[in-house]
Amino acid sequence: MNGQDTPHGRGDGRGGRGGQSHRRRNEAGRERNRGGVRQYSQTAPSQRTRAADPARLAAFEVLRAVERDDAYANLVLPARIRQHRLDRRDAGFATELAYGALRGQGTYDAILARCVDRPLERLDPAILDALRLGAHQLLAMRVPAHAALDQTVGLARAVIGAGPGSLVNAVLRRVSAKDLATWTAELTETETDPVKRAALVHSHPEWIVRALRQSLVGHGRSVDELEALLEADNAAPVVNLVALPGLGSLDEAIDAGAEPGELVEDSALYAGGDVGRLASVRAGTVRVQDAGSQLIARAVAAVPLDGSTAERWLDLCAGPGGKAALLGALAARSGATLLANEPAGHRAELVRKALAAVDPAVWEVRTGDGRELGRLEPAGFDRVLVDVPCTGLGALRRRPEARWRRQPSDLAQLGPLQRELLDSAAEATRPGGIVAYVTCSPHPAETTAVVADLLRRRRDLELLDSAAILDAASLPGRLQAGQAEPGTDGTTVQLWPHLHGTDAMFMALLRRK
Ligand SMILES: C[S@@+](CC[C@H](N)C(=O)[O-])C[C@H]1O[C@@H](n2cnc3c(N)ncnc32)[C@H](O)[C@@H]1O
Repeated sequence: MNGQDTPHGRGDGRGGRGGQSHRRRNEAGRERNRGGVRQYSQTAPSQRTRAADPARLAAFEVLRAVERDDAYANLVLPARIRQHRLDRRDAGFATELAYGALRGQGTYDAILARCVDRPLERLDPAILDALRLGAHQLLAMRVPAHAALDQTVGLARAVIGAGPGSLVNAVLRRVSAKDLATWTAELTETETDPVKRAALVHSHPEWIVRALRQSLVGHGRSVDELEALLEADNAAPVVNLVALPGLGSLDEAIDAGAEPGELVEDSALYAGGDVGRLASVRAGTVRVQDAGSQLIARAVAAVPLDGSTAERWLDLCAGPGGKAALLGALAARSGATLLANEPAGHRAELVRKALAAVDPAVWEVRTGDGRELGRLEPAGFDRVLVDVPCTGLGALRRRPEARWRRQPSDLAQLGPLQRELLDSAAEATRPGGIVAYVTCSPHPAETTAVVADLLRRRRDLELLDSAAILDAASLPGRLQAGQAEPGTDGTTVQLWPHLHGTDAMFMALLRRK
């Protein structure tokens, strides 16, 4: 290991600007390794590093927990960062490495399959994870090839064994012989099916590529946007912050380098790393929340209503409490109260924590099945948010492993629950009150089809101009996210990561007659 190859040395490529936007791209816009001509360490493999670099070890442990324990990467990673006492720069490196390797798994596995002399399923899963980490460093990060190779081999030696270390060394040398653009061109040269091509190049399961294509078409957009949508799923999302109205201030975040959000008031974009360093975030008055979710909560609170003075609001599917916290703060300002319902006990506890900064007289958390509430409290609420359990196909960029976990059957299985929850929400709404049906999936089976079914079955609900209401709640005022729904005078709203920089949230606002 030469002096520049130390885990913390600049030769390791952690120059502090490892973010997506700073990576070098080729003419086709694909990321390339910065190394140019490949350089390898002159040291013989057996003499190279045997110690695992803590940042790479943290990333490796995240991949192992995801594969072995079905863990969520975003929950495991912070614990590993703490355990290995990574400083800010190394924490950023571990995050980019773990998330990037998980997101890119589809493409990397296809490349690795050409470099390993046996089917990947027959490899020890730990070796496969080390290879994925090596492939991501070699093909998509600003890590010099020799450092990526030495350090990944060192990791494999230290945590798996000497034999696996040699295998990792041999395979990653083959991987490093070409850059990502050359590899993907090779992988797809005989592939004529555009879905299969897109799946390989953009590392998504084929069924999700198909589902997102249907989603674009179903919401009146062009299939030509598919590539941009898939690419947006692979970009690390910037952390969005919201200052709870009347409670929080973004001053501290702005002083720490956050930029004011352009889509929604009292929001900011924070690229400064661990938000837990901000006292306002620790106090719960400033929260991490996607701008699309912020907009939806604000739109629900802002729809003009006749008839009530002290309004009652209901969040029927509230866990973990992102929208409930914003709704609670908005309710406090307008003299309303909020009931936040969630059936899973541990998630109901998260809702309580999310609401902790809001006056406790304003809100209550109920632990129970939302399908019961329409019957238990008929016509009991002025505003009802029903943010149903869904496939999450609109939030894949936030959950790096989610695309590999979801199954095509999830779409069909969730349909009946989504319909029952929307019915219960409608029952719980008073005449003249509003219901917001919301998903973080753009798939027509979970969005427009559910709303169209409801409007066919029930004559006591009308679709509002949801797009105009969302526009009014947003800063630019013209999101162009609306879609006219046949047979109604109203519109639904579909936000997109590649167009609006938000999760692909759907919203339909309905008024009970
Ligand atoms: C998409 S999440 C809601 C996100 C939340 N509104 C937020 O902004 O943080 C859906 C929630 O619905 C809950 N859920 C599942 N089955 C439910 C049911 N039968 N009744 C009410 N909620 C349910 C899930 O546990 C999950 O917490």
